[in-house]
Amino acid sequence: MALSKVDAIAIGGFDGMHAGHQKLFNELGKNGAIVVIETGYANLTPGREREHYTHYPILYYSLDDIRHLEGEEFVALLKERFPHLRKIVVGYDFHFGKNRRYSHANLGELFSGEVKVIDQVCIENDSVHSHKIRSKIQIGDLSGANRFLGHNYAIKGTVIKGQGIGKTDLVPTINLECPGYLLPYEGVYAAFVRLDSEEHYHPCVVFVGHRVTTDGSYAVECHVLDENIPSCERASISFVKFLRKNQKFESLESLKKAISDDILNARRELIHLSL
Ligand SMILES: Cc1cc2nc3c(=O)[nH]c(=O)nc-3n(C[C@H](O)[C@H](O)[C@H](O)COP(=O)(O)O)c2cc1C
Ligand SMILES: Nc1ncnc2c1ncn2[C@@H]1O[C@H](COP(=O)(O)OP(=O)(O)OP(=O)(O)O)[C@@H](O)[C@H]1O
Repeated sequence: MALSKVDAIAIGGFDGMHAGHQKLFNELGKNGAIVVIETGYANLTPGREREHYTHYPILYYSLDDIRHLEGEEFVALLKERFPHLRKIVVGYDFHFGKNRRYSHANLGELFSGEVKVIDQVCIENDSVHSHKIRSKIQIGDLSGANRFLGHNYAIKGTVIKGQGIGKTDLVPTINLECPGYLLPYEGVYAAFVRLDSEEHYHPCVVFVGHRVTTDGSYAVECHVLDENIPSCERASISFVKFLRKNQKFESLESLKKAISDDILNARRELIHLSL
């Protein structure tokens, strides 16, 4: 859709495109668009990853370029960019402009069209916010993070070379480098993985952390369950559930035993799910 046709916008940082954000998007109608104010800290859906969680076009502004604007200047900028703008959707805690001085109430005074303010979206009596999702991911509570997101937390990366002992002594794994993403608490997770541009996801078990049993280096590695996988260049991991903490094992044999238990546990978690 041409941006000149846009008549409704939602404004915010929108890192994660979580359940609260989606409530704003539901108000946009057929000629809507999303305006992302990019702080530079987005690490749940960095950069253009947000576009996978909406069908609306997204326009990006860097916070550094607009943070000095007074309220009327910000509204003028929006009206210039979207000449047919008649509706702005924001959340209950939205603030903007110089020193974040302007609230949704000020926006209502400055903008001649409709300002739709969305009430606080809560899940399990807790208001949903990107920073709370980050905290959950950092303690390994991927189930909680996913409930707040409304979708599984997903990271993307390029395949890199591993130590080479997985295939020979343990299980084969895809080693990933995932710049820009918040990586979960060190441990083992049940997950799904999509390779290159495949349409479907494979059930897998993922290790995130320092390989304290072997070379000590940091790794994100994924073992695809029940399949031999052709080599690939990129992969996306969609996390489902935390299984256990990273551990130092006394031998490769005991690590191998733990990994086979992880595989059983992951299979049990994933059996009724598909992506
Ligand atoms: C399911 C799974 C669980 C793992 N758990 C641990 C662990 O608890 N501690 C650890 O040091 N390494 C763990 N690893 C990482 C292994 O040390 C790693 O796969 C091995 O060093 C081989 O690495 P490579 O694929 O780079 O050759 C785990 C790997 C997998 C696939
Ligand atoms: N739980 C929520 N309920 C209603 N509106 C929300 C909620 N979370 C965010 N919004 C609104 O969505 C827009 C984008 O907000 P923002 O990017 O600051 O998300 P956030 O989750 O609050 O992030 P952070 O945790 O970093 O503050 C804003 O207009 C904000 O008011």
